[in-house]
Amino acid sequence: MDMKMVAKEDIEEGQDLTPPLSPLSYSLQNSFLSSADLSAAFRLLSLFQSPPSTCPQPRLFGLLTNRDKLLSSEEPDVLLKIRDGARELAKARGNFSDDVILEEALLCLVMTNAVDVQDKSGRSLGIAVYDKEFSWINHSCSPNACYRFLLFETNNTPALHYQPKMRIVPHGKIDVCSSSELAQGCERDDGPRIVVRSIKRIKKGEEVTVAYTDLLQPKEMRQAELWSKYQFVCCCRRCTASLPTYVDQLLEEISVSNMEFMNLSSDDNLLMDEADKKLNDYMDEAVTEYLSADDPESCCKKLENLLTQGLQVEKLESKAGNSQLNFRLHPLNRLSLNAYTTLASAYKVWSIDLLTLCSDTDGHHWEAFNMSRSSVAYSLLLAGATDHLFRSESSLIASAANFWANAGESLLTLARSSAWNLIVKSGLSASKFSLQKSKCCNCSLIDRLEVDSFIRQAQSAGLKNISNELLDCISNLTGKVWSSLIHGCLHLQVIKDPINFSWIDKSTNVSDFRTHSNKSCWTAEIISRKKSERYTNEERVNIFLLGVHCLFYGGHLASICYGEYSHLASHLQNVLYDEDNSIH
Ligand SMILES: C[S@@+](CC[C@H](N)C(=O)[O-])C[C@H]1O[C@@H](n2cnc3c(N)ncnc32)[C@H](O)[C@@H]1O
Repeated sequence: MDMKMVAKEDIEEGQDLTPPLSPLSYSLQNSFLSSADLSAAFRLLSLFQSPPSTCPQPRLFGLLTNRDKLLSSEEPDVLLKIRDGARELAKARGNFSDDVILEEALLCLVMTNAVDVQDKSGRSLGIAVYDKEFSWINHSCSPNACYRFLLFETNNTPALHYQPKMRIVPHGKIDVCSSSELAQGCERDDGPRIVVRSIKRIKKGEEVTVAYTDLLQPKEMRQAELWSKYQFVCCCRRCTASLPTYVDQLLEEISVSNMEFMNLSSDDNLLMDEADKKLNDYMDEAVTEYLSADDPESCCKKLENLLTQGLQVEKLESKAGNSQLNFRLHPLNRLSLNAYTTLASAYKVWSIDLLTLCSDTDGHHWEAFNMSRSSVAYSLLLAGATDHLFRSESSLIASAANFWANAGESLLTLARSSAWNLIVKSGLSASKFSLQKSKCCNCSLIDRLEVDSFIRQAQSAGLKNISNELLDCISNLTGKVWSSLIHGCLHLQVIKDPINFSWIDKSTNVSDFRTHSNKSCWTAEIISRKKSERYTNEERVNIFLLGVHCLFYGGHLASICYGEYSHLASHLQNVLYDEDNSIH
């Protein structure tokens, strides 16, 4: 029977479910074997009291190997990886026979159970395999828990002063008592430790699940990834819903802008698939080109062209000849979200390039300042769009936390930029933009909360409504600055409101978004009026306050999924206090 982990007791959201767990095996950089999987499998060998001579069991150390399943895979890459890897592993331990069953099983165990170890900025460092308390946790596309790594913390780190107890227990029965396989006295106190944490309320006896894949992908992509990596079909609530969930629908929504002239036919699904592939390829090409050729300008143009104009795909018709269909991405389609991420980065790089490569003239400073504003606008849009999805799918909390934190940080950097002095006569000095000197006229949160204990206070029961209060202010302040942030950026000008997506009516077909977005309240009139206006100190103060609220909100969400002493929470506090954090 399959194993799973369940809650021992009722658990609130934002609580550690396990103490820090050490890995059974791990492989960070510089492995002497060619891949991290091999290296981790090799380390597992040393854990055997005496390696079994043959290995018919479906589990080793109590962990599922999935050997039979993976070896009957139709994916040639998976088979090749196991076959070649097992031979290499056998050679490395001096086994020159043809019997590599144990090596195959170990490699399959690693492929089934290993997790990607990431550093604070989300960069992959390698992989680790944990014991049963972690490895028996199944996947869900709407999980109720997440995990974080403790990479360089010692037992004196504040985060570890208290030791959370084990609040989850195994459920299921396995035949082999595999703890006997482990070598005696096998110390496992090195390597990246992992802590599991609740992101939703979990009832006693309820299964605890985590995500094995990126949850900001539509169902087909998640399923394809889970299949190719683990060879299982996910049967979680989000995947088995009779109709695609609201979030999945949005993440894959594309529409045909000139469809009213066409007759729908059974070929249209094929055409949609073709369009989806073409849109993907276009995005990939633009991003790869940006990363390899370091050409942010061309990348921004290509992506904004895609977002604004859509993509033409030819439809073959029997009688009337061929016609061009115009496919448009929904603003919350996963490709749009990827485009916002890239655009936020590309505009920032473009702005820095302009300042470093060009002569020191006001014109270039002004242009660079505009690029920074576009970068900020895209990070705000990304945060708002993800937040809209998070409200329907609360397991997206980690993405929302990170995007709000990024948006807040870039807003603060913009507000503290000395470039304002070129634009605003009798401008404010950057030192004005500190928390001590700021007041929000809407909410009292900034006054009420001490920044350095904000995360802890926000966790307390008295601040349950903090999200709504912060979001109200974010929405309000965005209304005051959005038209100046999007100035000059054609695509952003059709986005009605980057925070409040309620114009996407849940009860109607989401394909109607084009009609709604055309009725943008940020009308051309407002935009052109802004063009002629000079920027004001008031605008700068509002950008600063908006940044502070985004950081508080991101910090609040981060404390739920990463804990109050997490790297993100402390990073956010540094950003809030860093009054010299300015661009030029
Ligand atoms: C790390 S193990 C999880 C524990 C496993 N159930 C066990 O019995 O040891 C990962 C494997 O569990 C199964 N699994 C995990 N999540 C699943 C899901 N949502 N749907 C189907 N199978 C799943 C798959 O076989 C996957 O390769």
